[in-house]
Amino acid sequence: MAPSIADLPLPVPAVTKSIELNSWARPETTKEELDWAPLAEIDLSRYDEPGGKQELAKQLYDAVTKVGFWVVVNTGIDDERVLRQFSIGNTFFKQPLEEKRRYPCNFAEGEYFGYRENSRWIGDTGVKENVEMLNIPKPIPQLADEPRHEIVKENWEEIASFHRDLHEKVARKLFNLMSIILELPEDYIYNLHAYDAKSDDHLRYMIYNVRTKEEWDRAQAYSKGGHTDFGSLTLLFSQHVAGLQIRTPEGEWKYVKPVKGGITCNAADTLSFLTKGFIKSTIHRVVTPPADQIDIARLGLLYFSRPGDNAPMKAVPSPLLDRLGLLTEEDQDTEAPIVTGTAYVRARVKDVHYKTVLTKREGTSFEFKGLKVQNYYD
Ligand SMILES: O=C(O)CCC(=O)C(=O)O
Ligand SMILES: [Fe+2]
Repeated sequence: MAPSIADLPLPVPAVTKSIELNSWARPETTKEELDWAPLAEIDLSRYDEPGGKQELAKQLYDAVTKVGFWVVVNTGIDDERVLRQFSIGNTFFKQPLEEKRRYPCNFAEGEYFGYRENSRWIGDTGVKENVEMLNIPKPIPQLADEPRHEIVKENWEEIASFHRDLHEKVARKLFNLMSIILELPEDYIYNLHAYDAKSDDHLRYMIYNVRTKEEWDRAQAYSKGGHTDFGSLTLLFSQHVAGLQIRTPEGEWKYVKPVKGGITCNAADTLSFLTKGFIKSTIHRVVTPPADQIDIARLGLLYFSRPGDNAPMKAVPSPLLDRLGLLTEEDQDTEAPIVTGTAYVRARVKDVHYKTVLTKREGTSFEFKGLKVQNYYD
């Protein structure tokens, strides 16, 4: 007798998806006239043209040495893929707290992979942080055992290819342009951040949950949160809810304007250490959104690149830095003890995040094995 339909084996999909994605679209930009920072735009479609890299390196020079923030356009990463990542993030943050809490960041060890909850009090203000985030490690064999939330597992192939493309099509090119500026072999800076080597790089979904103006103001009166980023390079997908400000070389705070199809980039502390302060780690903060956006959750998609286990935190042997008189005898001593990128970054993450109440950091600094940064900027 022929088998009935009920007896036939069902086709088994590769991954059974149980979490439906809440699709997300960019909110309208603010109608308020804000004081926007003028940022250089680096057109990465020119990277492979003859002489293109040299031209882009010239354009990037001022951005990395004076401003510290710039925008890249024509990266070759389709907006459709970007919006899918925002949608995954958006869906994750709407999941029950028990699910989000399944894999928390292990701040006791300075580890930043996993979920960061918005549970910490801001000093004695009676207001809590409104930021939640999920940090996803690189999809490389050395990090395959890092735990993954269900939504990350279900969308792993898509997340992994986005993660890799972001590094390959954007971060790698920027690191190479920096090597050109520094007159180093073209892959020198990249190799300190190589994708296939173990590091605390992560793709981040981040949300500033809605809170009242009164709560924003109370939190901001306590501390406006001016800071520099811990690693080497931060990539920030176009963020329509205004709030991010940078401090200009003249000491003024200016807003970062979203650029359609663009990614805002900033250099951070470890890149500044590696270049003896030549590359600028720019001070920035996120302030109360304008009145016409205060009721919109500020969803973010970012990539943070950090020097890894194999990257010595030692000044790079750049002929340019040498001519500028930035390299000391100690920098050129090959026997001197060195700390790795991962060890530095973890010490910094632990110092900032391993606490239940966020306290004022004005006038304080952080130092690890001779690498020193200020904790707070007005
Ligand atoms: O959300 C933003 O626009 C920037 C966030 C930021 O500065 C950070 O996470 O370090
Ligand atoms: Fe930051």
